[in-house]
Amino acid sequence: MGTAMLGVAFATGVLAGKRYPSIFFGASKSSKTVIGKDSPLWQYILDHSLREHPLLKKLRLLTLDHPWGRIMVSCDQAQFMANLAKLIKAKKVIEIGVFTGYNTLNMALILPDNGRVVACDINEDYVNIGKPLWKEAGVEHKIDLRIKPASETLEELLAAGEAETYDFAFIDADKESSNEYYEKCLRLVRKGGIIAIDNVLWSGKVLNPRKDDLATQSIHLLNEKLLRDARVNISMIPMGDGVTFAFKL
Ligand SMILES: C[S@@+](CC[C@H](N)C(=O)[O-])C[C@H]1O[C@@H](n2cnc3c(N)ncnc32)[C@H](O)[C@@H]1O
Repeated sequence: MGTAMLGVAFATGVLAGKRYPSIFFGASKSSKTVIGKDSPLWQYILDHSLREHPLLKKLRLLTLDHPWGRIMVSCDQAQFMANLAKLIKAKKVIEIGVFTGYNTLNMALILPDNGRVVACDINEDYVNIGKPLWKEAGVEHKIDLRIKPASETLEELLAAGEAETYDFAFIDADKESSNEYYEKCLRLVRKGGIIAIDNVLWSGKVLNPRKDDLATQSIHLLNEKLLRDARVNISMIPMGDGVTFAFKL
């Protein structure tokens, strides 16, 4: 699949081929996790750690019915991110790639009443699936939804003088742009803030990135850059499809 296709494909909901073709352990055709979602270990993890808000569960089940439901963030990963955000007393969060809004809701739920999630996506149809649940949860007022390319929204935040004011950013949209999103988020996030970058293992494709696979190339290059990036401390975690946490120094 051509890289330019990803954004278009997300926008239209029409994708040829499989986006998350395989997993490392366990057997699952559609899993976005390194431990297959058919694996008993996956179930064990959820049974022994997931404390999901009832409306998050409702949105997760609703999203799983969607043809592209499998691109939703992994629920254990979302919970971990919420715990990190709480730990650093986050008030301002950026979500790049909303889809049906599972993680947007997840973050809005843990933010104080005057907290804000700037939620970036290009596809309003996806977002509209989850929006009623944001309202039902009583957190709609904390969500600032921007339907336009995320790079534009990030530029707008910078132009509005919001550099160094965000606490947490989650990068989970078109993978070819992750480096650009990372650089902009690094300017927007304060020292001690956290940037989480999703899909850093890309179903294992990073082990052998094909030259014509720009998404995998972009992910791999960013992974290599992050290893040497003195502006942050990092941890790459085999959770979901792999997530790197960059802690701004
Ligand atoms: C993997 S999904 C996000 C999942 C979401 N974080 C969650 O909690 O389930 C990727 C999303 O990125 C969006 N997207 C793709 N290209 C984009 C762009 N250039 N700007 C903003 N959003 C984009 C797609 O429409 C899609 O909804």
